[in-house]
Amino acid sequence: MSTPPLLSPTADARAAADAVARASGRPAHRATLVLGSGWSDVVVGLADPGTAVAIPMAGLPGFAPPSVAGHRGTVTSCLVDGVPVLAVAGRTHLYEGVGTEPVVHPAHVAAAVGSDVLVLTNAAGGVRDDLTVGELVLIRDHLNLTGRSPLSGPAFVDLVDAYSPRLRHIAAEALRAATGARPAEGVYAAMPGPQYETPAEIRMLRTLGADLVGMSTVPETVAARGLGLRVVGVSLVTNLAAGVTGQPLDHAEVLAAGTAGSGRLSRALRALVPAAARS
Ligand SMILES: O=P(O)(O)O[C@@H]1C[C@H](O)[C@@H](CO)O1
Ligand SMILES: Nc1nc2[nH]cnc2c(=O)[nH]1
Repeated sequence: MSTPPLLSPTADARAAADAVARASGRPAHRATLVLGSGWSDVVVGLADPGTAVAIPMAGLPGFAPPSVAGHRGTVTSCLVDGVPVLAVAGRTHLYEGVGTEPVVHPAHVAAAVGSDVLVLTNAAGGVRDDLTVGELVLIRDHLNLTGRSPLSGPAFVDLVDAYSPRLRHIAAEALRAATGARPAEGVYAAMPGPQYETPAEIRMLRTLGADLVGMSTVPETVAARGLGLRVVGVSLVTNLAAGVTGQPLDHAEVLAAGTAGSGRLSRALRALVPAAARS
């Protein structure tokens, strides 16, 4: 028998879920999708025609309007191949300095709307030598180098297989069918940010076993596992990590990589999300 979740959705998450149900007419959403920097455009191609209901975050309890470029600030209820999905385009990051609750609010809302699958996407730097810009990588495990946890008190959440092996298999098959390429898997290292890494820090991360580096995702995963959600994470390699090319890094480059691949990202998620929800 599976143990009950250690966490319950916050009151704000339950209120946001009620607002989503009223606005969309959908009492539940089987999967919730969080879109990272540069992923926002995929919502257009993700939904079954005529099924998308976009709700501004400003009207939903617990959501802070995003302050980072490339995050749209809408929560969209839609059907994806007939499966009710909630797509959150606009994440809050630890580096925005508003605490952990807004950062993990989408995970709590996911639980409150009845999702048992949380799909997390992000823009990441490629640390492992064989990764290329534009590549989609399934997150196998993570290194939490933020120094923070969204949990407090004796919430001893287990993180073995935090990124569901079964969902990773399903996602790999879906991405291979949708894009023609079987995705790599990798370890995602979450740094506090907002600064990018130094070349020496990237060498350190490589030594620690990181394949990808970013500034998000990990807090959401920790909260999601505490809430009893199954998690699958997908990184878009938007740049090679600091020091690999010697070129400076900037957020515009990160967003451009997302925009350039938005058609492929939509196709990938249209295959991945319903398959994960049905598993
Ligand atoms: O929200 P994600 O993690 O996709 O955004 C990444 C991390 C920083 O917020 C930003 C840096 O360019 O991209
Ligand atoms: N920390 C970090 N986050 C990113 N998001 C996109 N690229 C990067 C990167 O190189 N480093």
